[in-house]
This record gives sequence, C-alpha cells and structure tokens, in this order.
Amino acid sequence: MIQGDKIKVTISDLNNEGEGVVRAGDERFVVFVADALPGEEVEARLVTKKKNYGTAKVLRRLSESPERITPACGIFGRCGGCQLQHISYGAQLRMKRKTVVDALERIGGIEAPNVHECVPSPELWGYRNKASLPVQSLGGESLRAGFYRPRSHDIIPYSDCPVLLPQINRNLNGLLTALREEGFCGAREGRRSLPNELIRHIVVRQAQFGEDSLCAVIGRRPLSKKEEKSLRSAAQKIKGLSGMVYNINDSPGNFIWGGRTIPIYGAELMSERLGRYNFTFEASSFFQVNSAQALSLYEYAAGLALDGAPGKILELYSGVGSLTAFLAAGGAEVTAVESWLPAAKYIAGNAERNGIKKIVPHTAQAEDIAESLSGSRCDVVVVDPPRSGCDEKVIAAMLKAVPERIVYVSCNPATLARDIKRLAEGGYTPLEARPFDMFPQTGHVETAALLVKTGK
Ligand SMILES: C[S@@+](CC[C@H](N)C(=O)[O-])C[C@H]1O[C@@H](n2cnc3c(N)ncnc32)[C@H](O)[C@@H]1O
Repeated sequence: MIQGDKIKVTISDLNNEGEGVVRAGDERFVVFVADALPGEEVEARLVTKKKNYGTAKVLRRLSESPERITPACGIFGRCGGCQLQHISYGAQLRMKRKTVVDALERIGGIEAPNVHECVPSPELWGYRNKASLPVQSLGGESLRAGFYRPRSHDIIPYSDCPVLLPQINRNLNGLLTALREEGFCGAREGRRSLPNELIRHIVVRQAQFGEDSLCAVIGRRPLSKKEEKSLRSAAQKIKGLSGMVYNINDSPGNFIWGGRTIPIYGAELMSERLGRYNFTFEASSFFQVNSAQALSLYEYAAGLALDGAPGKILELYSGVGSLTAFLAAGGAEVTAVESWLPAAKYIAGNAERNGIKKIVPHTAQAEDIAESLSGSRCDVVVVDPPRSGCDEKVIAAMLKAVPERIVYVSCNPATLARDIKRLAEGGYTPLEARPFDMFPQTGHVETAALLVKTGK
C-alpha cells in the first residue's frame, strides 16, 4: 500500500481521537480513518503513510453505523477539541469502558479485568468549567484565538463552544472583543514575535455551582504601564467577571503557565462548590473541568479508600485538596502532596474552611518526597497523577509504604494500566476499575481503580 491509494475497508474499532481503526491490505497495516465508525464500510484515500500506521480520508460511505448522529458543533472535525460528537452517547460510554478494558488487558497484562460500566456525565453539553485558548498573531489577523486543528498548531477561530458552560462563552466573547478593542495582539509561535505581539493564551474559568468567574491572560513578557491599564479596561468591559490576572510565560514549549502572575482587576481567586465542600483556587491550578461529575468521582474514590475504619492516607498529586476533603471526611488523617505551588498553598485553607482538621499538606514533587513519607505507616495510598502517570520512584515508594489498599485515579488508561502492572508485580491485586465520563463528546476518560495487598 502506498500513499494516495484508494482502499475499501470495514472499520473495526475506534481510537480515542474518534478515528475509525482498520487493518488494511495484505500486510494488515493499521490505518486511522477520520469520520468513520466501527461497522461502517467506506471507500477512503490513504493520505499519510508512516512506519507503523497510516491515515485515510473517507471518499464515500458505503454503509452507515446506527450509532452515527449529527454533530452539534459547526466546527466539528476541524477542531481537535471534541472527537466523538458524531457518536450516540450510549456508544461513547461503551467505547470509553472498552478503552479502559483494552488498556488493562494489553498494557496491564490483566486477564478479564473487572471494569464497571462507565458512569455517565450529569450534563452532556455545557459542562466544562474551564476554557484554554491558544492565541496567535497571523499575517493579517493580529489576534486569533481558538482551538487547535487535530494533530497541528493551526488555530481554528473560536466561536461559541457547546461543551463550555454558557457563562464561559459569554465571557470569552466579551474578552476577545475587549482585547481587540484595546489593541492587543497575539504572539507568534516560537520566538519571532514583534515587540507588540504579546498574548500566548487566554484561560477563562467559571464555577458551575457558584457565581465566580476568572480570566487569565498569558503573555510572553511583562506588561508596560500602558498595557496594564488597557488590560484593566478590557476586564472592566466584561459583564459579571469576578477577576482577571496576567501571567508571564517567556519559556518555549506548550506549557501554558509561567512563574509570575500579577493581579489586573477584581478577584485573584475563585471558589467552586462540590457537594458540601467549597474550594478556593487560582486560575492556574488544576481543578476537574466537570464539577458535577467530579463530585461523583470523588465520592466513589473516597468510598474505595475508606472501606473499613478511617486510618492514615497518603495522597499524592492532590491539587488544591479537593479529593483530599472527601478522603478526610470520615476522620482519616490525610498527608497530601502537590508540586504546583499556586495549588499547594490552598490545601490547608481549603481544609480549614470546610471544617476538616486532619490534613497535612506538603509542597513537593511526589518522586522527591514519597520515599521519605512512605517510612511512616499508612493504610491507604491514593494517587491522581497527570497523564504521564507515576514516576518509577513513586511506584517504589508506594510499595515500600505497604498500604492495605491503593486507589489510583487516572485520566489516561494507558499509563494507569502500565502503573497497575508495576504495582501488581510488587504484590497488589487489581480488584476493580470504574470509568467516569468526565469529558462527554471527547475521547478522554477518567478512571478510579482499586488495588489491595495480595493475600488480603
Ligand atoms: C490530575 S491532577 C489531580 C489533582 C486533584 N486530585 C484533583 O482532583 O483536583 C494532578 C495534580 O498533580 C500535580 N502534579 C503534577 N506533577 C506532580 C509531581 N511530580 N508531584 C506532585 N504533584 C504533581 C499537578 O499540579 C496537579 O495538581
């Protein structure tokens, strides 16, 4: 098979980018076909051919899956944000469970893993409490903000996004209009920006269960006095905005946040309510993007951790202490570790405001501190790492702590499965996993898994 070939195939699977997957030709070469669903027969053109896989574009759909629906968003397919809008919600949930099962079998080496049904999100649209938009200056367009096209850094211009909370769309529209009126320009990719080309990202957050809303503008250099004043004017034009900050990030690379943040207007912090708890945080800190579903996830994960008498819990990757509160609710003593200072500095205050006493926060990289913390006995270890999963040193420290149970919360089934394998080799039995649909319309899935000391 060569690039440009026309192929006629029946799609066998779906990847988490929402692309159909098929093994084509005599060599059973893996091909990802955009906008093609399992069971559909399509005629497609091989657009790229790499060493291990190819990508293809549908020319003609010869049969249609019963799960196919009309996408709600006008830029579906061009925007890399939501990949599954063309699939019924029931099929999205089944697919997410299958992703977790496949990862645990193939990467985790677990035969017939006990994976429950995927918990549906309370809201399928208008659920996201945060929008992060890259901003660029492009030839004739001085400030383009939007979402990346799949597998590229081309920005598809923002228009109302149906997975965002409605207030975020209102604030984003207001912010973009105001920034343009005040004469702000996007930065260029890389380091070739002209002096006035400033803004790299904008982040807008909104409480789902409250009124607070924050905007952060991230620029590649400090603001002049005049720019600071103009940014304040822009913020004042956004009706109902609680506050705006400006963050300076002069580092290359894709990480959004730099080390310095200055207040521009109003509040620097916002609060969100999850069940009976209220959490305060800065714009740059991690907070689950689907507040209603976060509540279900935390109640479930805390239930796994606290099955039995409350004891001592070591929680790694704790963010601002949200899951921590649920873990400490039954009287357990929780040692919480978080490396991002703007998040870690609110763990104690969040505990105090929620009337929780037994939380001991540490600001540190889990891989640097877990070994020393594992020296003191703990009954349960809870981890909720970023997509890359746990560092090997963290796994070693978890095993050294010899807890009765380990609860692993993950947004990446592949690294979850890899780490479960390492923990299983160290004497822990994976008992169950439950996927949660934290990100409807996208291929992403959140999972909570329980492992117990073998022989228990
Ligand atoms: C997926 S979030 C989970 C946070 C929290 N459990 C929650 O639900 O809000 C992962 C957190 O780990 C933090 N983090 C990333 N790398 C870390 C590391 N090496 N050590 C400790 N924390 C880390 C991030 O800043 C982030 O707050």
